[in-house]
Amino acid sequence: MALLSVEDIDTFYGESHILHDVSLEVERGEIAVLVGRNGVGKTTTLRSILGHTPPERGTITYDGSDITGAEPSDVAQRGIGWVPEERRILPSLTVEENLQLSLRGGNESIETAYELFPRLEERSQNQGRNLSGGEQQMLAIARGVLGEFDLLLIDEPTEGLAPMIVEQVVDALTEIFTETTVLLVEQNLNVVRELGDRFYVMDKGQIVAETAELDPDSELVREYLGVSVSESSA
Ligand SMILES: Nc1ncnc2c1ncn2[C@@H]1O[C@H](COP(=O)(O)OP(=O)(O)OP(=O)(O)O)[C@@H](O)[C@H]1O
Repeated sequence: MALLSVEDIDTFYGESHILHDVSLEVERGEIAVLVGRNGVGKTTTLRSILGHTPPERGTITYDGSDITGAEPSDVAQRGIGWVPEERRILPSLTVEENLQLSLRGGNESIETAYELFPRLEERSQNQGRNLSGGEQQMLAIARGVLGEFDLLLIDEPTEGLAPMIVEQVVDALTEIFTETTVLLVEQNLNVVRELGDRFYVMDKGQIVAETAELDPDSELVREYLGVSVSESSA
């Protein structure tokens, strides 16, 4: 049985019908990747699973239990962690304090975070608000790891980062992915091609394809992930 199973969910923001019959599965130990252009519903899919925007129809099953509509705190308690796109680190606390808050009394220690991201150790006494975008992303990912979740939902970890920082983040993700089950949202195909075991392609609130390989020259990528007219003219 899959660790996470999303079946035919429909999710709304008020009157806006965003997700239509979305189904996906994440097997234990696998890296599943959700790809698609801006605004197609990738983050909404993660928010539906996490209980932040519960679906109005359909079922979400985690580790054999129905978690559809569960409170976000309950979802986290069950073992699903979140590294949100907007990072959500605590700006007035230091790096070390941010990390300490993420420990859930398991085997992990702050050293794990520093091994993954040596830069965080150098910045350990700096407040979250004084970190660069790349350092904030490292901290957000490290917080997810220290939570020792069985499933991590990671939203656009390389967005807006300089190429050198992307490389450091990808190196750390590669290491993290050997030990954790992940549902990853990521737009950078060069990054996810190597990392993902299974890819779900989204368009207009629907899953339009599921594939084990994401060939950048394929029709699938051109149609659903290529540069759109609005982006190319921007
Ligand atoms: N809080 C909200 N209230 C109303 N509509 C929203 C809200 N958040 C997102 N939407 C809309 O829902 C749709 C899907 O957004 P979502 O953030 O899930 O897309 P995405 O694929 O993750 O894109 P991005 O890469 O831009 O984050 C978009 O049309 C967006 O404008």
